[in-house]
Amino acid sequence: MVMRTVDLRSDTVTKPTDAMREAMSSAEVDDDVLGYDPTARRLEEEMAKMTGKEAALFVPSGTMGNLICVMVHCDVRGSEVILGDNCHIHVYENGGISTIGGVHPKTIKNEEDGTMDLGDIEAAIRDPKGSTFYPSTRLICLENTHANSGGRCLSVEYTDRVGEIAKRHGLKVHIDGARLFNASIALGVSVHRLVQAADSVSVCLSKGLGAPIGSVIVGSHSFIEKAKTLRKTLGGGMRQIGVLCAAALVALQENLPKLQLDHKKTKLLAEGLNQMKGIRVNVAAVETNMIFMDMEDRSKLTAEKLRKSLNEYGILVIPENSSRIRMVVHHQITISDVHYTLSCFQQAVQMIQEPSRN
Ligand SMILES: Cc1ncc(COP(=O)(O)O)c(C=O)c1O
Ligand SMILES: C[C@@H](O)[C@H](N)C(=O)O
Repeated sequence: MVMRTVDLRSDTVTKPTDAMREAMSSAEVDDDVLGYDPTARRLEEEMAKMTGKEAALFVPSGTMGNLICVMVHCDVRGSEVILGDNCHIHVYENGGISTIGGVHPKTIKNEEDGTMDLGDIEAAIRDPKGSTFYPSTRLICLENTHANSGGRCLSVEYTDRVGEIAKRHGLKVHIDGARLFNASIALGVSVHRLVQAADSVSVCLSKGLGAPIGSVIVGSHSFIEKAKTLRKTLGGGMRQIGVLCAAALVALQENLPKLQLDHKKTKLLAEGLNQMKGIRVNVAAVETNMIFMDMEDRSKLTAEKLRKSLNEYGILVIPENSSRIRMVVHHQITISDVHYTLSCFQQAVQMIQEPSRN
């Protein structure tokens, strides 16, 4: 019998709070295509200020935010972008930068901490003298935090070094900052300092911040003007978006201060899991709100068996592969949920590993 639901599938699963719903229902709105929606304008101004960029633009999703940014930077046919082989843009966005954007990806191995080796980045930059044969490198993409490395943070020093390489070669830098606020809180570095070297950033409102929908992209005035046209081309120009932006403004106010506690709850969960027989978690690598949990004895304990068993307790998780489960903590997971999850995990693992004992 399910006692409660603890949804650890992602930080995209949060429901709008009452304050968000109230703000949505009373939002001041107007047509954001024919002119501008006043609440959207307020959110965009706030995000530009927080990131230290000239301008900002609300977009329906992080995927569209990344696609628009890559396409604006790589607006010449034959362009190439350097990005991680395990980054979200390359793995989870249906290859949109190529299929829609016509941009060629040049992947570099993502290290365990989410970075790409600086030497490999510089070596991957095409020699302009070879343009008869090669695509032309125009952009380097980073991801902070890096989801597929378990929410690891890219340091400001690393980001600045990538920026120096880009400047040296006349390239631009885009940061997929879906969880940028998580990185800022975990590193103790302001958001605008963290992205200082970037020409564009895409920030999700609908992840750790807990807004129901949307992302914001930031950059120079001219960049955002081009991005606005491309957003319309891609069907992302929406009308009274103040309804959505009002919730995002509440999320910035209410949930940004909660990210630190999200990280503490994540660490508590990771440490508890790591003490269980047959489970392994690299606790030192848990820097923000994500946990990768590995099974040691894969003959008995598989991710799918554990997922199914946990589901019966109301614990929702997503297997990364046959022997790894990802869990993502968010502001609607309580400390009590963490303790409940640990006790359910203990029972589920034991039942799978030693069925005769039960
Ligand atoms: C690192 C990262 N970038 C981009 C996205 C895309 O955001 P959306 O789901 O809003 O398209 C996600 C996940 O959703 C993500 O984890
Ligand atoms: C799966 C991925 O697209 C999503 N961003 C998540 O982290 O849940």
